[in-house]
Amino acid sequence: MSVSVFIDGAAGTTGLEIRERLDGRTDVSVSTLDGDARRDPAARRDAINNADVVVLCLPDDAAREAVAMIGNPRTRVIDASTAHRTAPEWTYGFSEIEPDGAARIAGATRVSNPGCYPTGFLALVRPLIREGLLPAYSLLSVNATSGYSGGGKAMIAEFEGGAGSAFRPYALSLGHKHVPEMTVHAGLRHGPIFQPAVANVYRGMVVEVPLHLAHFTSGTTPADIRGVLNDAYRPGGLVRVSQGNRATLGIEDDAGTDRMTLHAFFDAETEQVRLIATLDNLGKGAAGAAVQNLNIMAGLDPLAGLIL
Ligand SMILES: NC(=O)C1=CN([C@@H]2O[C@H](COP(=O)(O)OP(=O)(O)OC[C@H]3O[C@@H](n4cnc5c(N)ncnc54)[C@H](OP(=O)(O)O)[C@@H]3O)[C@@H](O)[C@H]2O)C=CC1
Ligand SMILES: CC(=O)N[C@@H](CCC(=O)OP(=O)(O)O)C(=O)O
Repeated sequence: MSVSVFIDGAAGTTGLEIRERLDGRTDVSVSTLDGDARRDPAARRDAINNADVVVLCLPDDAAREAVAMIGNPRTRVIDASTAHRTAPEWTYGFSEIEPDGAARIAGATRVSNPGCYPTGFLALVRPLIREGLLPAYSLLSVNATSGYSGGGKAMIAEFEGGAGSAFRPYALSLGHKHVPEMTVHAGLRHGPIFQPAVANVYRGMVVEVPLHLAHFTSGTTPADIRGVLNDAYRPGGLVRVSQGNRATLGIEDDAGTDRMTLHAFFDAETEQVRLIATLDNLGKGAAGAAVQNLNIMAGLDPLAGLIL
């Protein structure tokens, strides 16, 4: 028997990517609303309460509204928006960053899909904090660049209409909506200084955490850092730890896929460290993670339909 899935916001950037990944699968039957019906509350309420799993690909307010429409105790939700990512009664949908992450998602009825930037940040730092190499009181910073599809339909129209920029730093007032999510799920006491930028490329993402070795607990070596990352992510999954020493990285490296690659660079003389993740904001940063969570919740192959 296939799992019935309703995608609310299926005509948006993330919704379309999820549809593509589920297309042709026989273990999942997908429903969506078209035309005027897609914003009709009665039609949405009906669809939401008739699906095994609802995937919300909506702005935050519309996502909250959709959750309030649920009357069927059987209905399970994956919310791709920011609305519930730090809500204690929701399960954070990043199976790889905690040893029991997949088990928790498998049993959950409310799963919040991680944000694209937090996906890179948390993959790099959460294992190091959990294993005691980075203290919880660390004062971190995150430099990150996203493709313009990260801003959804409105930003795609802006950049493709010629009003974008080759490289646009933003969130200059430091209050970006992803900071609480990064802080809570990393287990940090203080929010990192988050410095995001948009590049004039459709998709892809580079997320970097620069560190001095002095940030780490006394005696930590580069081999310890690499060892913790290698132990945290099993080969064959979506999160890969690069073993090489590349001279450059590209925002395109994992674009068009659902994987994420983690890099750790060290300089012995200055004792400086650069931890860098490459991913696709629409892949592991959104639609790929949503489909992975759906697979886990439904007891299917976690990687079914994903682009490795
Ligand atoms: N783009 C990305 O890289 C990522 C996005 N996300 C999150 O995913 C969610 C969706 O983002 P994205 O796909 O980029 O956004 P888009 O702007 O591309 O799409 C949003 C969709 O929501 C629909 N919508 C808006 N308001 C309502 C409403 N009141 N009722 C029903 N439908 C509504 C829109 O409908 P219509 O088609 O009628 O306009 C549209 O289809 C957001 O919360 C975003 O933060 C998360 C990670 C990454
Ligand atoms: C380039 C760009 O504008 N990106 C978006 C984040 C996209 C995203 O991940 O949205 P979620 O908050 O749902 O995670 C931003 O910074 O607001």
